[in-house]
Amino acid sequence: LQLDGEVGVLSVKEKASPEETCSWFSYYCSYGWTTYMIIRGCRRDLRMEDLPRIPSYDAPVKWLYGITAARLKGGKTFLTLCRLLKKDIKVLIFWSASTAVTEYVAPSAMLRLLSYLEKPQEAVIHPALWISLLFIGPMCRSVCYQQYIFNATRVLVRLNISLVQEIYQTALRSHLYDTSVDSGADERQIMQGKPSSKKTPKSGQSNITSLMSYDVDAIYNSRDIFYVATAGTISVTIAMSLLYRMLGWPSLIGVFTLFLLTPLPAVLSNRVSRIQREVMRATDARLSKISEYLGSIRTLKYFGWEPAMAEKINELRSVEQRRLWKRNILVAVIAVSGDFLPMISLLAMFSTVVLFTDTPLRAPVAFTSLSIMETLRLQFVWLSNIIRNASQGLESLRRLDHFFESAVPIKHHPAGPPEFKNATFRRTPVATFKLQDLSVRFLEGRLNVITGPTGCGKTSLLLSLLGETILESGEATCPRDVAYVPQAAWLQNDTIRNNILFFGPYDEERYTSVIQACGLMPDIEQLPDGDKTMVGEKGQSLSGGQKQRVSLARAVYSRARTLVLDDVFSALDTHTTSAVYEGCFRSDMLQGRTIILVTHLPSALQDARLIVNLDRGVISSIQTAEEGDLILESSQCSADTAVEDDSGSPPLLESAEPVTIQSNSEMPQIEDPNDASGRLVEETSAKGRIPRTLGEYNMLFWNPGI
Ligand SMILES: Nc1ncnc2c1ncn2[C@@H]1O[C@H](COP(=O)(O)OP(=O)(O)OP(=O)(O)O)[C@@H](O)[C@H]1O
Repeated sequence: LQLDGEVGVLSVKEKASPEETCSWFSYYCSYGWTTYMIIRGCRRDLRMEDLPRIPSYDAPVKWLYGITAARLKGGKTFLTLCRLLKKDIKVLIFWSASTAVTEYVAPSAMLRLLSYLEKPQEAVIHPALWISLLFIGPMCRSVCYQQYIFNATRVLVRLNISLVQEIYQTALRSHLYDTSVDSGADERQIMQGKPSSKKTPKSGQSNITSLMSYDVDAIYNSRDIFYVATAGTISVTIAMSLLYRMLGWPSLIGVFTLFLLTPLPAVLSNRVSRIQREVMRATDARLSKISEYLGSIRTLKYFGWEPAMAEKINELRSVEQRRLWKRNILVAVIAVSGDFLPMISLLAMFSTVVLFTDTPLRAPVAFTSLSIMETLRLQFVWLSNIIRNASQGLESLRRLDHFFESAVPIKHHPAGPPEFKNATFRRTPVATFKLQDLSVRFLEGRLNVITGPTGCGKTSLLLSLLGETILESGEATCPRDVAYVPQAAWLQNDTIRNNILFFGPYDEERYTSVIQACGLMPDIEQLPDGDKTMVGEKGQSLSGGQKQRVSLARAVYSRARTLVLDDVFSALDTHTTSAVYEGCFRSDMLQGRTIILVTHLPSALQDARLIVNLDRGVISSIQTAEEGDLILESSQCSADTAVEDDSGSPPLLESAEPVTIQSNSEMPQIEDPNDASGRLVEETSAKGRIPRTLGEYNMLFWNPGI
């Protein structure tokens, strides 16, 4: 490429993959287009840039569209994959068949050559032909077989990119209900070595991970089923006819023995399939435990629970290993039986020829039979391998089917103003808590506040508006351009700036004012790389308050017309809360945008044009205010502000209903121990002693004036 020197030519060539531009000889026979990579790989470790470009026909997005279209036609995953890889399967079948046919060229040539050596005078064709066929046959077989391997590997890659992308897309676009509550029982059963329940509706993160790794691997490892089905059948047919021509009816004894013994690996493979199911369950349980512990690794370390956790993981791992061991033993038995079956049938066949017929067992026949039986034996090895892989693949296909069937696609509400009409929602199909009969239309371009006691369903209401819950009855509409800030900030492992821009264009003026409004300027100034500082995995290099403000800044910076904000002040101290509130909500930063804010902040309650009070999943009251009016009087809010403590937490208002907020005049009068100057009034006291004599004591005791 560098020698070409012409920029135009370079750019055109760089775009094409060498696989697409190489010669036919290189593509089908020599694979010369991979030579440079092999040489480089011998000299040093290969890097990403050393790998050839992916050909245009293998672009991942193309395969994602392909598998989505194939699935839409209906049927299970196996059918979908067959539809998707129809052409590739045909190519595989062609090369498998060619391999099977060319495999018998050499044994046939050997038979002729040995016959010629036995009786040269009877030869019609010159033996040079048989000698050359002894070379050409295996050569042709090798070309066909390598083409099969090349295309089967391509199928592997295509299957992998299609399935992984589809799983990923389904996970993003569907409700995957986390049944980790059930998995506890499952895990206990696994620990006790009992087989777990058959239903495995787990759709947690670890489950998706094992679907994308173990299951997809198991499926593409079964791709050779096409080879065995085609090459195996053709090979057995050719072998049988050749053997029959050479040995007559005793060859049928050999084939019959093979036929009787063939179901043995299949019977064993059923057992492998069952054990494999158990292995996958144990793997799921271990992966789910590991990801659970990794998620809270800091807490575990603080409490010094690592040994206990390691022990638990090891217990799960040892159960998994025991099952893997059992499976591998059985797989080894299948492999050995695959090797022995042709030997037994060969023995049966030759014994029959020697014992029950007058036909002499001539050298050409015996050697050619041996060669044919060796070819058949290899077919049996393939068969036993594929049976093992296919049983694993079958189980994985079942798991994938379950995943795709149980994923409930997220249904977006129709576009419109943020509104609920007699809507009832549940977080999951089995959740006991539900938001009932919600009817509210949020005011567009205004500040709407949702408030209520903890656990009353505020977050659920926001998620319901976004279509992340199940709408059981009623109606809901939601605008299309919404920016959502969750209660627990979600950050990418990127710079602060990129987390705020979130793939949007960089507008310096807007960016700076957003940073200032969210009170991030002092934090950024303190960081060594400013806003180019990496926030780390899940934003772990930032404080909770910083994370929440970066998350808020992302929504404020976005051009979304509607902002759905879930308790965005919960991790901020009083002073930062008021600074951020003033900067964002009382400036023109959010002017004209619809804000739906979950908060108890008195200032927000004071500024809100609409307040929704929630109580145990039901809207207990809705308060609205005309332009210029206030729902809550400032005195009521300041009464709450006075509740602020010094602990750094924002002022709380347990119930936002104005009637519940009592002014100072209505409060029960508690005797104020302070005087007007704020000092404590000293308690009246007198010094002295109790009289010693009984008479004097009685006199003092019974005298009410004292
Ligand atoms: N993923 C979930 N699946 C099922 N139920 C859930 C789920 N998350 C929360 N809940 C339940 O829904 C109810 C409402 O929870 P939600 O988080 O909406 O309350 P909230 O008012 O936002 O609470 P807070 O003020 O503490 O954030 C609770 O009873 C909770 O147990």
